[in-house]
Amino acid sequence: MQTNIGKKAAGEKAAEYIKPGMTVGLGTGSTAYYTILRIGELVRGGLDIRAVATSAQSEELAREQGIPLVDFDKVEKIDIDIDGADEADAQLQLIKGGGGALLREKIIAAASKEMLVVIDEHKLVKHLGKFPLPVEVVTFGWELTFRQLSALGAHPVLRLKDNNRFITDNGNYILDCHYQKIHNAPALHTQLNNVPGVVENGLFLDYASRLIIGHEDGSVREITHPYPTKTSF
Ligand SMILES: O=C(CO)[C@H](O)[C@H](O)COP(=O)(O)O
Repeated sequence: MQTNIGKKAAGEKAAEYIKPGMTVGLGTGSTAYYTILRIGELVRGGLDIRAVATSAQSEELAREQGIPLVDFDKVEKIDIDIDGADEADAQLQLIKGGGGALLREKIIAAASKEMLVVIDEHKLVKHLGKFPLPVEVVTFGWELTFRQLSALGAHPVLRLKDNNRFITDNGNYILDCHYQKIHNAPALHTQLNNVPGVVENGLFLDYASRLIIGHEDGSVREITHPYPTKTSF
């Protein structure tokens, strides 16, 4: 049986990289949840940081935890962004957006000096693509965007929540694209973002600098990427 031990171990470990005075990006999801709880403990213990949230959900949690929040538009750079992923490979390429927050997550990752990714061991894969790739699309003309993605072999499915269309924090829809195996992630990334109506897709290529993998026994393993190019060093 899968437990949350790996997620908790990875999420909490990541908080060790936060230093006083930092501006921190708070990720979204059930693994980043543990990072936010740990940061809350550290803040209540006197750690002086400020944070920017990648979703309304994480913002609410951070507020509950007493973590000082700052508006993204008031921030010049983020020192460290800590976020989860739906899949990661050993080169630290990611699929994100299972929680529907991929657009803000990517904007904040791109504004960060470092992106730490927290996952449990089940999300480390040889090839990206088994997890359906989330693609955020504008609601206007979304059926046409859907058809164009279908024609490109994406096998899109409109994401629903409680039988209604899932709406992102940005007022958009998500089309989950079923590839099974992604062969050329950079080419796919460009192809998807070139479709009119697509706002962003969940491939995070060369963003992550450190992958923190939590195991069922509570241990963690880390893999680093020496030169991620998409974060703003
Ligand atoms: O990209 C995300 C949200 O948009 C999450 O980071 C991703 O879905 C992983 O979530 P979890 O830790 O709950 O499995």
